[in-house]
Amino acid sequence: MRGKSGPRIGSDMSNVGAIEHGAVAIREGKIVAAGPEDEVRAQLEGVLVTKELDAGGRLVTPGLVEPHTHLVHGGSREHELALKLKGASYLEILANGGGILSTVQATRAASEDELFAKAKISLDTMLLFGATTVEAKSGYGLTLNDELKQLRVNKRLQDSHAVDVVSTFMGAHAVPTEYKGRADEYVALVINEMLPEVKRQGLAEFCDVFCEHGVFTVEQSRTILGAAKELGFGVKIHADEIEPMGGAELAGEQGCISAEHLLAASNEGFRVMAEAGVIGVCLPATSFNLRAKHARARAMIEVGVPVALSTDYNPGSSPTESLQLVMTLGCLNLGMTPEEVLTAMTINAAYAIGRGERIGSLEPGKDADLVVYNATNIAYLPYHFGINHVDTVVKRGQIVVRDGRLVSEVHA
Ligand SMILES: N=CN[C@@H](CCC(=O)O)C(=O)O
Ligand SMILES: [Zn+2]
Repeated sequence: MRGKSGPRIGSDMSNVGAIEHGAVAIREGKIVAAGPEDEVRAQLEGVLVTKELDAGGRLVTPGLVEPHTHLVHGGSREHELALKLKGASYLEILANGGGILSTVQATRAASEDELFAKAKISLDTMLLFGATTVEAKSGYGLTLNDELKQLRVNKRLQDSHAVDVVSTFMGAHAVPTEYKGRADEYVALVINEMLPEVKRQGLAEFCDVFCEHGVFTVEQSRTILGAAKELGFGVKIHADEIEPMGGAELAGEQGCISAEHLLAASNEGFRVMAEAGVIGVCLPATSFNLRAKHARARAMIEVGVPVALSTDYNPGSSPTESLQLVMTLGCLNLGMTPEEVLTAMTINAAYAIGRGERIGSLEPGKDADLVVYNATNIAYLPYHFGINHVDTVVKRGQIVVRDGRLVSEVHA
């Protein structure tokens, strides 16, 4: 895959630069040449090649990038399935102290080591399904100490795991039970105590907020994002997931790097996002699992919003680590082509977490993050759904998954 700088928009999302008999040359974890095999071999003339990995005619893509997960949390919420089947909505469950708030209880009760051990299992699974970089949000602590605990787990994973973890502070994920009816006071806590301390400890690069009916208003979200920007955080927003709130418009106004969900976003919101260059992160596994409507990805692509895709892995609305399932849902439920889906999970996802110049495509100078699949073309992945097609994953030039299994030396 080759390309130009910046996220892909419009018809450029279909242009994945596929090469029939391609090759990638790697030195010290970086790509030094990529293109047709004969051209790459010609460039390497006189260079001692120490190791060759033959993909045997199979599909190779850049390492997949997860731009939106709630990786670190305690507990699970399978009991919500029965409530859902009886007709309870996501916001009703939350308003009754369940949903996010029940995961807050479990996360507060868990030790840092317990959270680390649980998150590591999920990160391993994401890697096995082809993800080489994963964004991870806090937001299940909702006290300064519990938020810091979650963010320290992100850092420990980043320091110890083959997958790169990009950390986002999301203290404004819900109004905690002890602040019920006092949301403005909680917002003040986020702004005056949490954000500065997270910054001081260098535990997050981005700040995210759940702008939604019954959660944080547009005004509260604007205040939080503004304070975060002043401290130097990049900003993100869970926008217009359930109710049309004007979240997409706020994302444009605030210069967010990305806006997430967007199921109920307006055409005007998309226009504003396109103008401001905000990446639209669509989460079709969440729509599937909540039996909700789907984000209008085609309308976004038409108006020039760069679209990215992610699992939204979390214990409530999207308990899956499989980006390959998201490929299928991206095609069948969002109407995206397999090529657009690949762009949305590689280069556009990389830009959605500020890594577009470093990962997300197979170009000289970028990190050598690659996935080899047991498939010969990109359409096969969403077509043959529900299984894992990954054979090999290379992270910064090192083989970390072989024959569909974690390589034990790098996963001690
Ligand atoms: N919508 C808000 N937050 C998460 C869900 C978190 C949860 O249900 O635990 C999301 O992005 O889907
Ligand atoms: Zn989310």
